[in-house]
Amino acid sequence: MLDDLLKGSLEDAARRRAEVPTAEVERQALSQAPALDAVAALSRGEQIHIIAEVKRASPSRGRLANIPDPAALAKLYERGGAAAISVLTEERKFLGSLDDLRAVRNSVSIPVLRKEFIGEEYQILEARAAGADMILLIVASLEQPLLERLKGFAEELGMTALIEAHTREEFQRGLDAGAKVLGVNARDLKTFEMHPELFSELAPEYPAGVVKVAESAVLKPEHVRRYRDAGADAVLVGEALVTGNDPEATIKEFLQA
Ligand SMILES: O=P(O)(O)OC[C@@H](O)[C@@H](O)c1c[nH]c2ccccc12
Repeated sequence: MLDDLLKGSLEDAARRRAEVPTAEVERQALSQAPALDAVAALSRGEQIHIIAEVKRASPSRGRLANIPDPAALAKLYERGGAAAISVLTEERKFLGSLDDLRAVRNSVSIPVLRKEFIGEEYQILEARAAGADMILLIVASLEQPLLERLKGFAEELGMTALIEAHTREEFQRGLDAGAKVLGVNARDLKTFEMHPELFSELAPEYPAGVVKVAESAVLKPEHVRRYRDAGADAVLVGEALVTGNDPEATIKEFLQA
């Protein structure tokens, strides 16, 4: 599954590259306002931070929400107190797009993450050209040298990589790659199995200064509380926000959990 998602994302990127060559996207990327500091946004103060996700659908959950106006949704997230916004740009299974990312970028002033299956530099240039401050790098789908190269490339553009692990071994590889923001996804993207306890198991192994992110399956305040008590700096929340009827209130509630 994860291999197919990456393959699909790379095919879609190749299609776009045939229309907008690398040099042009690079020019656009370099003409953006500097990327916002995601590490600071996700670790300021003592409280938990929320990365609120714009997500229409997923391979494991199917259709979640229509989201005709991603910019309006992102504004509600920001008003609720989200520290950053994640935008699914994967087109095939998550029904997202770079247009969604651009719309969100232009509507909020907090850091924005491009959530995509990334395997090459072109996709990172596209992210920056669309105004993203962060990109996702999934350890399970990248060999170590590629993971390190892509992280370095994002940093050269002033962006931060959210490096995502689903196992202890992937977590270690993320640290070896020098992750500044390291996420533990409770959902294994290879099997879709849920491991809600994985974050608390790995939390003590984060070195000081690395931002601790718990991802997926945060549906209620008690789930936020559990991750916060285990030491999370931030939680990434999708489904609960796009399927609820008051995302702004839900974020406020989660922040007070
Ligand atoms: O909708 P949820 O269960 O709140 O999950 C959000 C987020 O963690 C999930 O969308 C996610 C985590 N890692 C990913 C990688 C690709 C696509 C999606 C994801």
